[in-house]
Amino acid sequence: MPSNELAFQNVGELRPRAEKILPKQAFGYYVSGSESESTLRDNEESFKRYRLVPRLMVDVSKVDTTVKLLGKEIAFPLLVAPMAMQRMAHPDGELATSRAAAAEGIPMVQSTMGTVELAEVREAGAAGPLMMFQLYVFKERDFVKQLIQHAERSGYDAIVVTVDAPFLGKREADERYGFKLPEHLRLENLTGLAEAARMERKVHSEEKGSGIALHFADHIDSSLTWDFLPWLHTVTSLPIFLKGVLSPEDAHMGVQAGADGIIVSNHGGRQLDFAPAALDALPGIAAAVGKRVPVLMDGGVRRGTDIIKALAMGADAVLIGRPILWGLALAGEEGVRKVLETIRKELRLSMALMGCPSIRHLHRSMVIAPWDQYPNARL
Ligand SMILES: Cc1cc2nc3c(=O)[nH]c(=O)nc-3n(C[C@H](O)[C@H](O)[C@H](O)COP(=O)(O)O)c2cc1C
Ligand SMILES: CC(C)CC(=O)C(=O)O
Repeated sequence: MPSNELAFQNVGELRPRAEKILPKQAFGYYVSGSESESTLRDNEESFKRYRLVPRLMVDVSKVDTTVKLLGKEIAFPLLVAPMAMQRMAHPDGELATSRAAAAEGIPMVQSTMGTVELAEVREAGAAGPLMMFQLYVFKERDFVKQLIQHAERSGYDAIVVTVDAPFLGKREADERYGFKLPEHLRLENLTGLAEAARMERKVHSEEKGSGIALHFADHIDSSLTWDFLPWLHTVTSLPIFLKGVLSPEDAHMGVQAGADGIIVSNHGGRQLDFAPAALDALPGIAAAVGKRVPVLMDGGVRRGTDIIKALAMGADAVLIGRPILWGLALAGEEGVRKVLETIRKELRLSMALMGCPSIRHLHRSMVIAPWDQYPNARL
């Protein structure tokens, strides 16, 4: 019998349960979007605007959900999105998430702002298909170089550069509750930063407002331009994904500048409010990229059918954020595993109901977007 924490039908049930057990500062930081949270809401809403058209009389007695990413087979087209400070949710934090992703056969993206050191997180996920390291670029470029090279030596398979955060969005819950990293936790990857001591003081500080936004404003390099990508290729041989792309033009420029993958994302509605839902931005970006590099997306993925919609609209895989934190808060590694398993089972069943025995059977014609006509309207 599953314990109570693991008894849920779908991942949408988890947020109110996590709210009951997490301290309000931590829950507020995890759950919130920026400003009026219009983009945050639209991420989930957008998926409800798209309809699925099943094809019939196809042999779906066997359904294969696997895909290849960077040459590795993954159990289904989902990755765990980079999320900072996971030990606020559970003492095992990023270690539990990494083990769970590996056990479920999917990649995890580890945040620069982890509360477990990146090599330990990589080690915990050693049984998995692949892991990526998410990079925030600090003003101190030598430190950035060391961080990337340490990630490469530790066995990460790709670098994900987050390009939508020259500053942190205005998250009002963090301001309201004066968000600080709890005293017993550290941003473990940043201990080598020359000003680490000062920065640690800031994330823990008594200054008013969000400690993390203050720290970000002090240390993140907000002067980045496209020439950063050629520089990055000189310090690492790993493939480089750009995370936070929302326009076809930027996707194109990113690929021209040397990106090996594009992640369509509005950072879970936490950066620019009123940015488009990632799903709405996806088709134009997929067209601009034109299969030159993989296109991933995140924001609002909560169901197996959400994965189907994103893939049919041009994504090669999707990432999931907050439900992982809720599963982690409720039951550590087992909670994260149950979240991933629930979505994988939904995906498998919905693929069968769509007449798709494998991922390559998913096709644009099976999704009706808000701007499409229903197929029979043309008869
Ligand atoms: C609590 C939290 C922390 C996050 N930390 C990072 C981070 O460190 N780096 C990053 O690139 N994105 C970060 N993100 C954004 C996620 O990677 C992802 O884009 C977003 O959460 C996906 O939307 P979803 O939560 O609706 O699934 C964070 C998101 C949340 C909710
Ligand atoms: C520590 C933060 C900079 C991590 C982040 O990207 C976020 O909170 O959205």
